[in-house]
Amino acid sequence: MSTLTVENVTKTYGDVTALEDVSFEIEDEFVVLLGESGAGKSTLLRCINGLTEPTTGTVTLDGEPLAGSRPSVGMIFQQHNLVEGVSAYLNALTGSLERTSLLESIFQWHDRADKRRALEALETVGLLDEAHQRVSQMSGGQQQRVGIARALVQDPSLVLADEPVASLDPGSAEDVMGYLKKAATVHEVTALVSLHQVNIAAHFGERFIGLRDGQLLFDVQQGELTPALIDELYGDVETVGLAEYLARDSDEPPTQQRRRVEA
Ligand SMILES: Nc1ncnc2c1ncn2[C@@H]1O[C@H](COP(=O)(O)OP(=O)(O)OP(=O)(O)O)[C@@H](O)[C@H]1O
Repeated sequence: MSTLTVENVTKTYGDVTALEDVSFEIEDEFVVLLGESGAGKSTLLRCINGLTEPTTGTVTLDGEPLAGSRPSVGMIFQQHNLVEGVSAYLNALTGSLERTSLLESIFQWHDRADKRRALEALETVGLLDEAHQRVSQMSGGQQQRVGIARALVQDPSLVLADEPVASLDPGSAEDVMGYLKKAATVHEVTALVSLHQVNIAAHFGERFIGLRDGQLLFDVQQGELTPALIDELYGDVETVGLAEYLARDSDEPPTQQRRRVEA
């Protein structure tokens, strides 16, 4: 059980207010962060994982300030930042680097527990049979699953993902999100995932936090995400099939993403 608490976080860059007085608490949930480009999603995730400091406000995990190198926070990026020339297994194993000295890692002296954890993580994301395949020979979706495995090997209590499926086709995006959700469930980690594909978000999210112009517009549970809220978040865009999906008139997640409403 891990609780992430974001309290009154404001972040400014010169004249730009990227986040304004954002507060919420997450405990053992799979939470999706929604918002238009520039709404502040990346800034919020960066404030949580320590890549940037809030101008004011605090971020704590289980009551402790999130400081230092934060091995308790696993991060998954849109670009997976994998070492392409080596195997999925070795990439997953680098997730244990926080616990391994530089010398140990250079000589790949990982202990057996790390090695087992890497294989277990690859199994969680359905890549055990491909463990020794080079990442450069894998599809974008498979590479992103290796990125998820690497985050799991870190043994985090919180996983943050910044647009993890933005560069994938809709089928692969669904696939990767399915594995990410499974990983969070199996490893009992709290997850905060930013997405711009509303339909995928609606399919996988247990709770939804909407940011607009750096402010928290809504914080709702599954079943409370309505087309009206989405309209408020995105303004001039329409989501094809989303209304039917949210109303559960259709079991099929909408395949098309948002489209601009013609003027
Ligand atoms: N390092 C920075 N310096 C100056 N301004 C920044 C910096 N990082 C972000 N911003 C600004 O802060 C605001 C929020 O940006 P952020 O990247 O957090 O939004 P986002 O919702 O993640 O958008 P996207 O989906 O396009 O990544 C934007 O106006 C952006 O231009």
